[in-house]
Amino acid sequence: MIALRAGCVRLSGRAVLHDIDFRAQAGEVVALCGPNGAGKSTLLRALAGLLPGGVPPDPRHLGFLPQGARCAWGMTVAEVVALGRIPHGDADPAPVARAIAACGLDGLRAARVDRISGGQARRAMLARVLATEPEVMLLDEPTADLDPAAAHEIMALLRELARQGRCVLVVLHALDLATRYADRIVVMADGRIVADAPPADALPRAAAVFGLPWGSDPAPRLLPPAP
Ligand SMILES: Nc1ncnc2c1ncn2[C@@H]1O[C@H](COP(=O)(O)OP(=O)(O)OP(=O)(O)O)[C@@H](O)[C@H]1O
Repeated sequence: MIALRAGCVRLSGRAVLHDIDFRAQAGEVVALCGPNGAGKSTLLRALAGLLPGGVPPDPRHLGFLPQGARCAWGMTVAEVVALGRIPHGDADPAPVARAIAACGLDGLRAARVDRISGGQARRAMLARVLATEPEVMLLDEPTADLDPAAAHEIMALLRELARQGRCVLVVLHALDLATRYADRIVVMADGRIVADAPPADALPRAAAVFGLPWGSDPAPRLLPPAP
């Protein structure tokens, strides 16, 4: 559904992505993990056609949640989520209501987005993307700011959207969430993909990239039970 072949990116004269081969299919949740500065957001922006020289795909088909997306205007949650219908040129209330409900925002429809909590605001920005109902979703840290229960709810929602046939690419720092909900973990380091495999195979590589111990380390026991 979305692919990049031999992708190289230079920003401000500096090579940021090297020789990236990536593809994702309908029905998949793919987690993009790696250290700060590894190139995850740049890869998402490249796929979204947002880098210089890029061609953004039709926004009805591709939804993009930028890292740290916020809305500082005094709009209500419902109004912000309804912005997700702009690519379709309609104000269809049904997908907006579905997105609000799916993100657990029913009780906050009339609240101003600049007067809700950071986690609630993050869910509102995600709901805006969901309201478009795009086939492909590129989500940069949608669970940042969320408490653990909310993060699991959002990941379960993304899993369900993939089951319905969407393609979800999600940048995550939480390896436990990636392990539990992703079909594949793509591990990036220094602008390259260093692993692209199911979680069980990708995790040792991710641990190595982060310089974390693996095997005897207790971290795997902290993972939630498999679904
Ligand atoms: N506009 C830019 N000009 C020059 N270098 C940039 C630019 N944007 C990002 N970079 C560099 O590209 C590299 C990758 O950045 P990117 O934001 O993609 O990393 P990331 O993996 O998403 O990191 P994080 O986990 O901190 O969000 C970093 O070294 C960053 O400094």
